[in-house]
Amino acid sequence: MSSKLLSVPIVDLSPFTSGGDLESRKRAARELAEKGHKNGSVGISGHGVPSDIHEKAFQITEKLFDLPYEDKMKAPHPDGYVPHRGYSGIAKEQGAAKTALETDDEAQKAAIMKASDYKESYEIGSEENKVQYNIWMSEDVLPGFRTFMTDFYWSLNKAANAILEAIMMSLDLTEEEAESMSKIHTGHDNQLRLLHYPPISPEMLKNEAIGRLGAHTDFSTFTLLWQDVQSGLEFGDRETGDFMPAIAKEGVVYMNIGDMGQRISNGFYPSAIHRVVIAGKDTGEVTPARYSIPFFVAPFPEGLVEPQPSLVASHGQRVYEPITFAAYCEKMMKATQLIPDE
Ligand SMILES: O=C(O)CCC(=O)C(=O)O
Ligand SMILES: [Fe+2]
Repeated sequence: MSSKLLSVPIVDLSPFTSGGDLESRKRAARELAEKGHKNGSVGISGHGVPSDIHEKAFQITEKLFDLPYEDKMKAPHPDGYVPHRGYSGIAKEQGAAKTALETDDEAQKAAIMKASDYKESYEIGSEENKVQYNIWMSEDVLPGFRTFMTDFYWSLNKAANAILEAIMMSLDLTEEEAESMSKIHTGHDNQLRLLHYPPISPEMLKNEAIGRLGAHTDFSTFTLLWQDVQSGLEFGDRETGDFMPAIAKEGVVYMNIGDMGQRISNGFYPSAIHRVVIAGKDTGEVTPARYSIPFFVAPFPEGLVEPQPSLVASHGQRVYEPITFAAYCEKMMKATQLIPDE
């Protein structure tokens, strides 16, 4: 299959994380533009997050999901979308529901909506976000969890700021535009998500309704995707429609542009289509458990997300209308029926 020939390109962004001079930052930004422009997905080396920190994050994540269900339900994700925090049990979500909206093929739509995600998740945000407030596991159930994850959130945000700077330079934004972009990305509206995909046996696969995570794009400006050794993550190639495996690599975090990044860049960076597949469907063997940690980098809810004027000028047209992140999320939530449309 041709997808075997494709791979997700890797970009070294160390000039942005370890004080590189202007020339080296410009070089890295150019490379990011060249490699990220096609599909909105790249692997990033030189991201600046020390390996012992994300290794520890995976250890704690495993510990969390190993807890008895009753304990995990001591920090439950409330019904509805606000706050989007705390623990959600297996098959609570359908990551591809938004994708189903985008197809006219009724059979495909039905197939997407039939499969629930066989995963459990735990959402964390900034401690200072009073709307999307955190829902913590208590200290006696999982000692140290809150402190570690709070620090981890801000380590990831530091890397995210460096990557945002690289994206802005790669788009050749004016100083004023770059400043307004930094301003709406305060760091307090990001989302740290811990994910566990339990093992899947061939017997379970006979039940057609099991999926890991169907093809979708993220709402974010961009997302950093950490995964353990169990791959399964794939990014779509827009030209061929094939999917490319994002193989777990030492020192590399995958980055995908989200819907806000696509809008800000006036479509220069497409919102990356991605999914998580079940290896056992091809091999007939048990698909092992998988853990992943996406970090969604998002703007302030009321911040206006619009194609940057200098890009509109150089592209000769404005592809997207301005919208706030809050309005965009609400529209999507209603469309996918996660919140009722009165
Ligand atoms: O588990 C993964 O690697 C992907 C997760 C993802 O795409 C999401 O949560 O939006
Ligand atoms: Fe995603």
